[in-house]
Amino acid sequence: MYKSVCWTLFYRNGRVVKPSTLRRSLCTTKTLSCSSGATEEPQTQDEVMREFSKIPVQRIRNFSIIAHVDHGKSTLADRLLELTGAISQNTGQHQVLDSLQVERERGITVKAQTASIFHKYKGKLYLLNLIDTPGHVDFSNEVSRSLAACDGVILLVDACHGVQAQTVANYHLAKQRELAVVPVLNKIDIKHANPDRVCKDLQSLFGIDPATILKISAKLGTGVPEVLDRVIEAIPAPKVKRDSQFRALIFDSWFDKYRGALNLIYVLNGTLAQGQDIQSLATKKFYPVKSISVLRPAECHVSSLAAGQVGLIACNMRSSKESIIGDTIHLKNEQATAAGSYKPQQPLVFAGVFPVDQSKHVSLRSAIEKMVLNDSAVTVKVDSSPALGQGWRLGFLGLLHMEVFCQRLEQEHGAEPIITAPSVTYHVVLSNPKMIKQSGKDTLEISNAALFPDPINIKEYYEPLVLGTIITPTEYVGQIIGVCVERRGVQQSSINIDDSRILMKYILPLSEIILDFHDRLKSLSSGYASFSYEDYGYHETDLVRLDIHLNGRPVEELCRIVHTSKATGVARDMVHKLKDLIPKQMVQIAIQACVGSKVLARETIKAYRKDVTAKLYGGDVTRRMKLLRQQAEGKKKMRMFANVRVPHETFINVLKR
Ligand SMILES: Nc1nc2c(ncn2[C@@H]2O[C@H](COP(=O)(O)OP(=O)(O)OP(=O)(O)O)[C@@H](O)[C@H]2O)c(=O)[nH]1
Repeated sequence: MYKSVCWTLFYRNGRVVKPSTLRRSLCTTKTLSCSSGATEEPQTQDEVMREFSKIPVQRIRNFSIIAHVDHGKSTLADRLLELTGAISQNTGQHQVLDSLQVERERGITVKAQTASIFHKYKGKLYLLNLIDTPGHVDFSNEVSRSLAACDGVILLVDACHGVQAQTVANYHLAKQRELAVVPVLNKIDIKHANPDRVCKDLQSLFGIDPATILKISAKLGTGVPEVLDRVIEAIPAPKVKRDSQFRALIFDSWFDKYRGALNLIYVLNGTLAQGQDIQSLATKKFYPVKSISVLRPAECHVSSLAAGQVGLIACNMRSSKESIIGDTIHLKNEQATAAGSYKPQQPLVFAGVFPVDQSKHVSLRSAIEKMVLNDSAVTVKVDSSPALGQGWRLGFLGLLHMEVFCQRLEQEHGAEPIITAPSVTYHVVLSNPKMIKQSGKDTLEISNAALFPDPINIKEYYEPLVLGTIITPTEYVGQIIGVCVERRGVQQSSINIDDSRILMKYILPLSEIILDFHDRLKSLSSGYASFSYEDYGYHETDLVRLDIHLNGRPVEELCRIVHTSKATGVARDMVHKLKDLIPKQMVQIAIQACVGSKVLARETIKAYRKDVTAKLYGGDVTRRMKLLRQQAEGKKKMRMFANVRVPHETFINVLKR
């Protein structure tokens, strides 16, 4: 199961204080010991904890590391942990905060991770709560969730690739929340790094003074100690009050099978002690605080938490529905207002999730509940399908988000669900008064193609659009514009960042980008172009429902809503792909893509051909013909009655271009 990791570490004025031993998995009384033997430095867990609770608000800094994908956030976090002695420099561990199996396999961060570190600056001990965030646009919810508990950010930019689309998006996210920005250029060790050019870009795009930009190599550790000092100088202390009623923001949670839902909280006001009763502002339920811990790296119990601090509380929350990210907790029967302005992002892509067979329904439901607790951007609604039975319709922020969620369901909970074709939510305005009366409204929101009404009952169709930002070297502009036009994009603006790179803004239909737009941009531009997007509302369009029939039977899970102009192309593409994806079976399979009763494309998968005449060893030809005729008759019958077996992954793979 996923477990958040929080660390408490020591570091003194440019001098690394290394722990002689770090017991990562245990929280014993000697979790940290300093090789320097300096007397003023805490030596045991008790001393650390005493220091921890004594640190005044003015000596706390809460910050996130934000950047585009692969610009080195997790590597920088590693160096900060090493420098402050949380992990040994000789362990050879990389991206220690990327603790999920899926993160290690894919080499990307999908969950923001918190680490509390101590740093001595000008003779005073500071507590730094650092959050390593994901870079991919599909996990931007993790970034906004993290920023709700921060007063500043380290904006990390790769000195080779320079400012990328997600750098721009994350910078604006930080600015919207009025956070202090510490600009840092990474990877200066690479030969073709061009820090001067990137500094100029940061100045022209965001007005950042080049003199304030730190230049580091997170890989080699060059310049990293200065980053900690700069964080203390540039990021303000949290604006919290210790001498008022307790109030805290839940900004992460996960499930522990013995203790139920655990909540990572950021205390805004007052203090919280073990044994007190807390109340949730959202659900109004109250709970006794069973334990409070600081995670360093294993959980270490503390008796109380004060404003400005981050800690983990266990309070007998049994159901994952009770723990809501962004919720405020306060003391029982006290009045409180909402602590943070964090709201989870609205999902953009929806897909049906069903158990392989209905006996797995309960276990899949519990797995989904636990996963949703850990990923607040996912929405869940009950759904059912004639072929797949009872299941759920889940909402995600993108296709990668969906793939990662399903991979985590399998890896962390042993669930093997069937996932149906992902779709965006369309709005259809009804023309049929009977249907309007039945549904009680004239506009339906459709994210499941199987529920798409008959076109004769529809007056208008609306689809979601996004405003995309693309940053690319100028030599690829022509090809990229070509892809945008092919995907029904309309250019909004285009600015030269410098003489070799361009920033373009495009309005694009969400349905055209969720599947593979990003991959396509990457492959066209040898990996140099980057893309991020934001919501642009609903606009009128023209849609049809494309049905897929296997041997004459419609397969609801494969039907799709497509733009009318794309129907024939998508139909041909889908049947062609299905031909490759569906394995040969005992019967011949006819794959047809239809709009209404009109067949737009067809392919046939031939049946296995068992040699029924093999045992004849020569003999009369009429006997041979008779056996072949009997076989053909049998196959015809089977074709009518046999269920075509469609492998699980087909539902997603058929959509990949
Ligand atoms: N040469 C060099 N490589 C670096 C440096 N910092 C990071 N890298 C490499 O860049 C790659 C990506 O680093 P990560 O730390 O995983 O990047 P990230 O920003 O956390 O990635 P996501 O979380 O997926 O967004 C890894 O292969 C690192 O080894 C550096 O300073 N110099």
